[in-house]
Amino acid sequence: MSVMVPSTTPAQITPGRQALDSTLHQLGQAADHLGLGDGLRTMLSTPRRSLTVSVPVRREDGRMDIVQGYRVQHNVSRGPAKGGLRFHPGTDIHEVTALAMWMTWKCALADIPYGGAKGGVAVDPLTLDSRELERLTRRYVNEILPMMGPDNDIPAPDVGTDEQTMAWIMDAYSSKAGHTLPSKPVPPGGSPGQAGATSRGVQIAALAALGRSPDGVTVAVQGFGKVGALTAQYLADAGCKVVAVSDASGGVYAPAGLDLAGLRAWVAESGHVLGYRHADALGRDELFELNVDVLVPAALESAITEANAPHVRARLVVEAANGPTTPEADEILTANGTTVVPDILANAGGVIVSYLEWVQIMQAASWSEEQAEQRMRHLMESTYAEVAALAARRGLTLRQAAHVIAVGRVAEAHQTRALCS
Ligand SMILES: NC(=O)C1=CN([C@@H]2O[C@H](COP(=O)(O)OP(=O)(O)OC[C@H]3O[C@@H](n4cnc5c(N)ncnc54)[C@H](OP(=O)(O)O)[C@@H]3O)[C@@H](O)[C@H]2O)C=CC1
Ligand SMILES: O=C(O)CCC(=O)C(=O)O
Repeated sequence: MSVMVPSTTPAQITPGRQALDSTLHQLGQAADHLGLGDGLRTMLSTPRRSLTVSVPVRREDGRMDIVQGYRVQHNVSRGPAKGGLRFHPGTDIHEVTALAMWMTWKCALADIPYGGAKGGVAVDPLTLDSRELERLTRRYVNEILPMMGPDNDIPAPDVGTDEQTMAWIMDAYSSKAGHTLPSKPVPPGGSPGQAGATSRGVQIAALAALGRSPDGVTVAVQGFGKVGALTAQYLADAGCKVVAVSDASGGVYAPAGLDLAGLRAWVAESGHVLGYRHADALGRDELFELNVDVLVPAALESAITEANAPHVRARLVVEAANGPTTPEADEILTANGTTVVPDILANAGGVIVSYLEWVQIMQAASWSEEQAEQRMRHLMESTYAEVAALAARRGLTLRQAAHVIAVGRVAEAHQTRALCS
């Protein structure tokens, strides 16, 4: 039996710890602005429930590996905990806590009745075949079962997981609960699903922030996974010219605009963007320095740092990823006149559509995809307008304004329920 645990020494700041520091910094700024007392600050900076589990995975060759898994419910004062599940070798309890906290603010900002949660398993899903992945997923559900359920904590896809993972989770949960949880079946060949809704929301936020015709606006997208690939496509559909994308292997660049369908076909065949014949190769991080109008980080946290922020030439950064900009980079971008549409606003389309699906399930109702998308669009646009108005009125960045609204709502829920003063 081998144990796969991330190796960190006390002196190392893991990417997860860096992400958590960013969330706490953002919370601190909002709490200062709102004049929150120490009790509320402590309450809001501490997760309500946090579970670390060791998950055995039986490999096809008979070996047994143990991987670390996490589920963190940051806050449940406004409703059941909600948030995705990530399979990534670098994930740790700090990263999952940060991601859960961002979920709390995202749901509060969109004013949907959920708290915030996130899950993670420290594994590279590409090293497992589909039977091993299924066993891992079911065993993880087993371990975190007491925290789950439609009234407690509802998962969704994130990095390294997809609609198939969600179907295994639903089935594993249902067989333990003794009844089938109603949910939408996964169509053969998959569907744009959750990530498609996230990308649609990113498109809506980007167009709102642009405030001008998207025709010919140049875009670079970091990350060509579920969210990044569809965001690129939706922005191109709106008239933008997507000139560069990257994944963990590197980047590709075509000044006249990438053929995104061709690139997706190449990625499906080869597993990565590098090597695509109809574009120039880029170093993975060169993408941040391109002379484009819009930069969309759609990969992992802390992609834009104080090291590369001074070289960002885009006037608009739209955060499809969670936590892609460190606080130091944020200050540099703002000082340089770049507008940043923050994650909790830009990528809220996914959780909004999750919420709309939950409402349909609760009411045993069925809306068309167009109806659900219309409602999501309306909520994205009205939330964007509310954030932009507060930012203009108080001289805040969009991120600061979004956090002031979101943290204010969660704080109010605590005060109303007399949980804290
Ligand atoms: N899925 C969803 O519904 C939602 C996701 N998000 C956020 O969006 C982001 C992306 O999620 P998702 O698309 O689901 O994840 P995926 O696992 O589908 O895709 C992640 C992408 O990021 C790339 N990537 C990883 N590291 C780097 C790097 N250093 N440089 C460039 N690219 C890199 C991956 O490349 P490679 O394949 O080569 O590893 C892959 O293309 C995350 O921050 C997630 O939390 C937010 C809301 C909802
Ligand atoms: O749909 C959801 O529940 C949450 C999606 C998610 O994990 C996110 O927005 O980061």
